[in-house]
Amino acid sequence: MSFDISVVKRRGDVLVAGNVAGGEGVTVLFGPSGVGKSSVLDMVAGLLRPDTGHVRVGGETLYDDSARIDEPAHRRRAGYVFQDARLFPHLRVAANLRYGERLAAPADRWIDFDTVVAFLDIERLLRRWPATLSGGEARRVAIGRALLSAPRFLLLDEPLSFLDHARREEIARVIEDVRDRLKLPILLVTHDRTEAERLGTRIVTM
Ligand SMILES: Nc1ncnc2c1ncn2[C@@H]1O[C@H](COP(=O)(O)OP(=O)(O)OP(=O)(O)O)[C@@H](O)[C@H]1O
Repeated sequence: MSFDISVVKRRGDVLVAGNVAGGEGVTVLFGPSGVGKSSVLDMVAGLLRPDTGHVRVGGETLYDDSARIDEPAHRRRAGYVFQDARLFPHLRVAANLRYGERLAAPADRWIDFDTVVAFLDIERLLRRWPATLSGGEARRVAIGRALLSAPRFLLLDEPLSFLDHARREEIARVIEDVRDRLKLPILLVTHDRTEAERLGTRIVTM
């Protein structure tokens, strides 16, 4: 499964240009704040329409302005983990996870609830409210919700930001596990070079 992305989008005064060619593992989009990394993830997810370009994942065209293809977000099968987790505050952890599961067509599901809970070691969090979670716990739950939506690939926006050293290490290991055990292709955004070098199978600089 590979990423073949070439998108251009004007955002205010900034011209965002993202070009990514990458296969298995973790493809890191690396660059300074404001260059447009999150905008590229949004364009891959189908949350932001490029001015021009194409987005192909695993040979499937999700967006191509010249061919007039623009798959809606819910059909792209991207598991998007936002920088701020964006858990639903009015749902307990278990219900947040079930929400992800309900997004997936039953035939597409490749991992079940109990496996995700064990994989991420979040059993003890299931009855908690999002507001009571630490940053690292919330990020685990957000990754779990994304995995349960039966994604073909993951989009991770600054997954280690705002965490202390020990929590960064834990989430880095979770990402390595998703890469190595679940073999899910990942497009990961970061402005941190150490993080890029640790997690990236390849690094694309913006
Ligand atoms: N709705 C908007 N209207 C105008 N400009 C915007 C809008 N959203 C983002 N921008 C601008 O587009 C540029 C790219 O933003 P984006 O968040 O994609 O960058 P980034 O590289 O992910 O930065 P960061 O690491 O700080 O999140 C920034 O200069 C930002 O100010």
